[in-house]
Amino acid sequence: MVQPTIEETRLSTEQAIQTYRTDARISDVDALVVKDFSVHYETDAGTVKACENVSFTLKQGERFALVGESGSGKTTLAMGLMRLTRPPGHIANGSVMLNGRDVTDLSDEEMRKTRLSELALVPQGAMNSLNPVMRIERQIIDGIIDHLDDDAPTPSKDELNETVRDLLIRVGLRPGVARLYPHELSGGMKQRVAMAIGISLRPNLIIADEPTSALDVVVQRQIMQTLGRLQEGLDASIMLVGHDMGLVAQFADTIGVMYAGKLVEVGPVEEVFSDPKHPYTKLLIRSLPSLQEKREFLGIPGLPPRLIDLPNSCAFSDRCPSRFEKCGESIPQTINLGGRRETACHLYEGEGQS
Ligand SMILES: Nc1ncnc2c1ncn2[C@@H]1O[C@H](COP(=O)(O)OP(=O)(O)OP(=O)(O)O)[C@@H](O)[C@H]1O
Repeated sequence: MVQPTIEETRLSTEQAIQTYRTDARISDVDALVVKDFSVHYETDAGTVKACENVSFTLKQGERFALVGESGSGKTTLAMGLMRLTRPPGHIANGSVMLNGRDVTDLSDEEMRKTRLSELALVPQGAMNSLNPVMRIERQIIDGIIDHLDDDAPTPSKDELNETVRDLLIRVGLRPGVARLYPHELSGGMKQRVAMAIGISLRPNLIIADEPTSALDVVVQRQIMQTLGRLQEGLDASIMLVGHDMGLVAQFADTIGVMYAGKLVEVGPVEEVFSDPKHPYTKLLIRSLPSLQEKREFLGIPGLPPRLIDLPNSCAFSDRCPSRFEKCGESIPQTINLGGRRETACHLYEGEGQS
């Protein structure tokens, strides 16, 4: 079969906008409240402020997508929220309230239990994290047993086999996959197994970091559909890290745009796509191909700044087509534009509600 090229299957802006999720069941309950959260890397050259004073709220049942160019700090934020930052990285400040508890205050042991039971990660390249010499069923069962409460009764062999079977079906795989080794599976199947392990203890927040990278575009769509079904089945919330704006538009309810370690725009996906505020968001959306205007993929001219010694000005100002004097003079604060719309840009000062 001839595979379509990326350009043939990429969503156009019009297609992306037509396929917004309209049947979302988002509750008023806060699942995750992130406030002034910063993660820094201490290097010989200085402190890399890869995630700086990030704040956002995720409601139960909501799909939040984090987008931005490579190096903007998306993975750093995702790993920081899971408390999986490794040296030379560390959480510099902020709080992460998950189901009413601040995960930055938990002991390492409490955090280990919280992962998987309340919070699941489908990491970048998850499919490559499977153990090559272990059957799939063993890997799923080990994940479950490892995260059981100390005082919980150990499930019987039959119960565990039934759970594995159920998980495989839920991620769209045949139960027989349990007896196979990772090398017997395609990339998409391995990614599904990684998702099965991630959701095995019915978490209420799933963090998925580029869950479809390295997969062909047709499989990408299928994996995203499965992820969406899993999230709905668990009534969980999801934070998706991605950079394909078309895929994000189709999947998410809310979008957060990261630039140089900061969230520069947050809002409902339809509103952000139809009326982007931050000049960087505008350029990201323009980078989607359009059906009407057949044109080349438009990149964003210039390079993101180094995250060491960031100047006391807007980090995007050097590349910004709307730059004015103030942009070179001070760092823009986050402005609430009403509803759930926020942006950090000097252009909107005076329009803010708080
Ligand atoms: N271990 C580390 N030590 C020093 N700097 C790091 C380390 N890990 C990441 N960084 C820096 O932090 C910044 C953010 O990186 P991060 O991987 O979070 O970005 P990203 O938006 O997820 O990128 P991508 O889309 O390519 O995954 C980059 O400037 C990167 O160089």
